[in-house]
Amino acid sequence: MNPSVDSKKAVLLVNLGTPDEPTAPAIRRYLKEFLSDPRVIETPRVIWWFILNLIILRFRPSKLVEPYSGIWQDGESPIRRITNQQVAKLQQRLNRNIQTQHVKVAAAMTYGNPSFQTVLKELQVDGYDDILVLPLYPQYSATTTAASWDALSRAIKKMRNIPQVHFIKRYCQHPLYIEALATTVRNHWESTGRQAKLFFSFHGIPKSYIDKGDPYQSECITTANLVAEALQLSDDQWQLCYQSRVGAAEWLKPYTDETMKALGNTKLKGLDVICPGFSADCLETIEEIDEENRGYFEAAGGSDFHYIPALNDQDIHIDLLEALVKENL
Ligand SMILES: C=CC1=C(C)c2cc3[nH]c(cc4nc(cc5[nH]c(cc1n2)c(C)c5CCC(=O)O)C(CCC(=O)O)=C4C)c(C)c3C=C
Ligand SMILES: [Fe+2]
Ligand SMILES: [Fe+2]
Repeated sequence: MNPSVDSKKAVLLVNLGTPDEPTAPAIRRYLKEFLSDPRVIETPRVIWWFILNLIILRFRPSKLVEPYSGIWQDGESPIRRITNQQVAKLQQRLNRNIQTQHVKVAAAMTYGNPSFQTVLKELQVDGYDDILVLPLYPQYSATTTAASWDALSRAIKKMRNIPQVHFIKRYCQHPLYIEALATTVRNHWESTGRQAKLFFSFHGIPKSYIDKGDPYQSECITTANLVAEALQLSDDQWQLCYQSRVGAAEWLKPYTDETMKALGNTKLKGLDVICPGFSADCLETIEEIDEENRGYFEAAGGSDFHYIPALNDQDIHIDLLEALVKENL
């Protein structure tokens, strides 16, 4: 007898990860895994071990309890809740189409839960042997996309019968991504009025990573230019900046916090801020942009700060994810 080999297809949406609960021990566990990754921190390991274990993991977890507690909703971190909504909505979409009706959608996080190891095992038990991995980072960076590739390969290394794997590296200039961002901005303008200037705030990374060949910055610039073009913005109507700097080294500039303070000082009336690199709202958008940076802007004298939420589980975002699946399955 000649047994046939059938492969069932699955799509794996990937995001960065988040603590399991807003408590110091859970935040410490998450930060330890995240900040031990040499893709994220390139400082020589021995030096970094001391900084991480003796300074960061002692003090930062307790400092983050309050901001994480403030964004926690219905017992869940927003990034995990929104990722699960994206899974459910994409699954519904794929079920509707004859070509994709049997494709299963699942999610994994690079750090924390659900891990690649757990999800790949579950998919294998259910017979899914052909997996399209879609990291929800529109702009490629070694610190995020390559880190998710590493986490995936570590999980695969533990398997005897490995799945067929396809991996989407980036979608920073995909027409449906640009359109989804432009539509989100237009909808925001329609509902709350259009402000004087639109800011694109991307997560920063150390400048030295770019100097060594990480293409992230040029991909952020590409996205921002295309969205500005789609919205027919003139050069003085928009600006790009980079948020979330950690430590003393130089990161990508201009820094979002310094920019917000400087704009506040000009007593600017009206600012829209969008974070196109975040496919789901999380600590870095809800707390850092909409609370902390809003505070810098207003304290310096600015007014009418508007944060435009991430694409999250909006239908136009699911249109993009569905297209990426169809183009790559
Ligand atoms: C210190 C180095 C860091 C680099 C480099 C970095 C790059 C990077 N991160 C994201 C997306 C997210 N980061 C998030 C949280 C977060 N990031 C860092 C550090 C680096 N990120 C830390 C220490 C933390 C934890 C919170 C804090 O201490 O401030 C999150 C949010 C997770 C959540 O739980 O809500 C996301 C998402 C990108 C896209 C990126 C490079 C392109
Ligand atoms: Fe980060
Ligand atoms: Fe607005």
